[in-house]
Amino acid sequence: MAALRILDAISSPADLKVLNNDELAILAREIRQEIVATTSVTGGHVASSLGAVDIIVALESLLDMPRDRVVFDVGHQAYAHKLLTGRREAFKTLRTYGGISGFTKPHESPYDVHYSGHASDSLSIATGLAKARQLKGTDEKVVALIGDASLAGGMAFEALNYMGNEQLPLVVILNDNEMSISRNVGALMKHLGNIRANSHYREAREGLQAAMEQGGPAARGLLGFGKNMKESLKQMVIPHTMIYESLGIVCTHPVDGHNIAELRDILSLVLEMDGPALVHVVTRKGEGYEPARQDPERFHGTGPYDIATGKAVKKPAKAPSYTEVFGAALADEAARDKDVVAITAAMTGGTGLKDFAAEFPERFVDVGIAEEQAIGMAAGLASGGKKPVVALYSTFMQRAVDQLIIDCALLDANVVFAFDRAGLVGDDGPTHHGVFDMVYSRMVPNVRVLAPSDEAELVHALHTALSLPGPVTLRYPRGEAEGACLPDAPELLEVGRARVVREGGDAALLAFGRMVGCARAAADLLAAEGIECRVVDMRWVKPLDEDTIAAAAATRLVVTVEEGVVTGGAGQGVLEVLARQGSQVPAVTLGIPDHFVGQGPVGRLFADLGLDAEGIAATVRTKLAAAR
Ligand SMILES: Cc1ncc(C[n+]2csc(CCOP(=O)(O)OP(=O)(O)O)c2C)c(N)n1
Ligand SMILES: CC(=O)[C@@H](O)[C@H](O)COP(=O)(O)O
Ligand SMILES: [Mg+2]
Repeated sequence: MAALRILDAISSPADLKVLNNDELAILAREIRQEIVATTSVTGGHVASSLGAVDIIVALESLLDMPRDRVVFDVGHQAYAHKLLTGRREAFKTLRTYGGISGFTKPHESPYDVHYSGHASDSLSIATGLAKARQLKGTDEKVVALIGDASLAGGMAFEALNYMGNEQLPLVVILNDNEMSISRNVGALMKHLGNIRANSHYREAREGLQAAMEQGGPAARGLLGFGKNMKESLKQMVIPHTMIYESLGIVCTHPVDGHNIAELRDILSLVLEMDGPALVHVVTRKGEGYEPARQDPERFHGTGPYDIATGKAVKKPAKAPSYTEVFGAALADEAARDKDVVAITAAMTGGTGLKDFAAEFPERFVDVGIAEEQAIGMAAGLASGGKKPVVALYSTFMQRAVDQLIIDCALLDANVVFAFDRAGLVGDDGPTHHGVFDMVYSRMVPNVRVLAPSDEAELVHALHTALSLPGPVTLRYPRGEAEGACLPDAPELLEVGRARVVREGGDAALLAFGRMVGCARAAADLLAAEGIECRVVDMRWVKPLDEDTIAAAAATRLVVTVEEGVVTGGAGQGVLEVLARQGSQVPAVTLGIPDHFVGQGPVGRLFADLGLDAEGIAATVRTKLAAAR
């Protein structure tokens, strides 16, 4: 019979109250085993979640949840929190279709504060909660858990600036593992490194003990904290003072983030403070599972894997990923043109730029989790005569729409925006689907927008974008490409010219990006029923090919198909052109409807949305029948 686990008796954080430090440490081990057992099947953010287990166990053992609020930055480290807050059984469905989210999600649990997924927002949300607490006159605790890389994001800095000034009662736990997805970058990272290098855990712990002994538990209860607590913490201050001290935030010495007793000691102190405090916790990404410790970057976000070896379990790919093709094509462009500079925001591997970074280190920039900085800097580089290519995930680019409009488009700056993960991304779900970029690109004057339909088209699109003056965005999806033959040399695409990939007179399917493949497959299905569809690879979302649209209007039905929101999307652009041309042809726009799309395999999501071949064919059949 399997030994009973402590974890099996935990249905909420209240159950942690009866456990001592040793039992909590055993629980942390069990949680790690559960995380590995589940993610080996489902995939997930393994290394970050393993690294944060002890912090979460220690913290939640001290809180009165869900009254006390914990805001998880990105939320990719919150698996232990899920397991402690009534989702032990549901955890097996992590990131699956209809299953629980890989991030915190208030609709999933009252213990989750916000829809996490995008970095650096937790401190702002915590300031709002702390302000609400002040306004209500209540005393619930507010805590934000944020990683060292996310702390460098602009939004986090803005929140620190505010909380220090307002002296808001909240605790920031900085989970410092020296890692972003890859190695962390930036001056703040160096600052944290100096602090770690100059501190000595043992001395710091002795200082903490002395402070606690001086005050004693009863004294702590009476002190009113604030000032006295600051004095206590100052006894542990180390030669390199944390920069946030000067903003009015009390900062602790680095604490061992895998020592539950030490974590509980320091957290119980700061939780009683009436102003902002930052607890500097040092952890190791992947702690407790050797393959993740050895290769935290691969285990940052992984698919299923073999527990014994850590090796990925996946089917062999039939084609390279769009990301790989983009990375190689950009390196080729850089080899031809010394002015090409690549910029990414903490996604070097994710955007396929590792080889570029190795080959052209002086022309490669990783700004960290700082999308606004990436675009602002690109505008400056363009003004300085360079040809910046900013490679970001479509969803994270949402942060920097203002920089696209004001810093790039108004100036007509020569900046190429490569939007990776454009469209549905699968298991990460609604926070990560890249479904808005066609709208926010299309709406801005001076911006041209390309949506290549396969990897060969992507190579041409990048080459074309680099040859054009002014800002150009191009978008391509996550994962395996279509298996198209890659060109020996890239070609220049005619601006605003689509290409017909199949002839037919009954209906015209005007498709954008990889939806061209789905439209072609739909046309094949319909042809078997005697319905002939013209299929057009629109190539350009802006400018649209008005001649091709006029020709499409000569059929009995126009259907646009895009992998983005229909509201304000490419299809609506086509409708505007048809209206201007005075066309009476029935027209339908297919794409992401006006609701957030959940997580799951992309094929399954397409089917749900009527964007797969059967769905598109069904729309054509129904609409043609109605038009008769
Ligand atoms: C705005 C935004 N940009 C980029 C990302 C992608 N991303 C997710 S986690 C991560 C690294 C986070 O590092 P850190 O905050 O130190 O947490 P750790 O994983 O090390 O625990 C990045 C870059 C994101 N989620 N949001
Ligand atoms: C948490 C986060 O934002 C990233 O780790 C993201 O999940 C990466 O997605 P990809 O797997 O598509 O690179
Ligand atoms: Mg980190």
